[in-house]
Amino acid sequence: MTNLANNPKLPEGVLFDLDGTLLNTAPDLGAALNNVCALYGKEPVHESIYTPVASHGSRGLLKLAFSEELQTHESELRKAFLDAYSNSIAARTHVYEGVVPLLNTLIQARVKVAIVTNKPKQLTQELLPSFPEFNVFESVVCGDTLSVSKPDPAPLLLAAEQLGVNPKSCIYVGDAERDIQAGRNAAMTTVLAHYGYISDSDSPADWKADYGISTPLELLDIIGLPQP
Ligand SMILES: O=C(O)COP(=O)(O)O
Repeated sequence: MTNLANNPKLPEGVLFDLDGTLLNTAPDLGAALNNVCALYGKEPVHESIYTPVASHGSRGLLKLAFSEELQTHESELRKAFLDAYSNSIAARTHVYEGVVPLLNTLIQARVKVAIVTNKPKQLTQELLPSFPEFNVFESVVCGDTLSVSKPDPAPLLLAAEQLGVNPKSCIYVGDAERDIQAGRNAAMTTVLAHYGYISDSDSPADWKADYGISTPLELLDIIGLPQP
């Protein structure tokens, strides 16, 4: 039997973005946005509008309904959004199909895994306990873990350090331009998750990811591991 752990093509580590890559968080993020809309007498934002923006954090989402108010009332609006999101952070959020067998296969092959998200630490810590299948991650770096966040490479390099792996032998998987920029800036192999939050106005071909996947399990084809 082939010993997967001795496969010379295997990366030492695979680092994942969270929103739009491991978890479909858009339903709860959109609900929080619409909660704030109701609070301020605005029309709700349709799912087809907020879903492609779900990787862009609270500011990106609030901009959909509060483009003018955001200039003068950003901290108030942001607090209302974060309170609403925190109150219902894992109501409809779910793991993308294929993520759990993908993680199991990587762990079996002794590839280390980490999360590098721009989500603030407090929200990440509130969200992750709802997903015990994510206990396999040996490093979780958040948007405010360091003073810089993606597209800066530092959070990715910190995750590689915490995993004890060479960044040049790491893959970063994400669904946003900043993810691919961060991965390239960190000299990692980059993989664009096309199943995540990419809007019609985005030009993902220009982001120059090394690879693209349309399902999580396709990552195994790139790495050279058999799909379970
Ligand atoms: O919440 C955000 O700012 C985006 O989070 P992500 O980096 O996991 O996509």
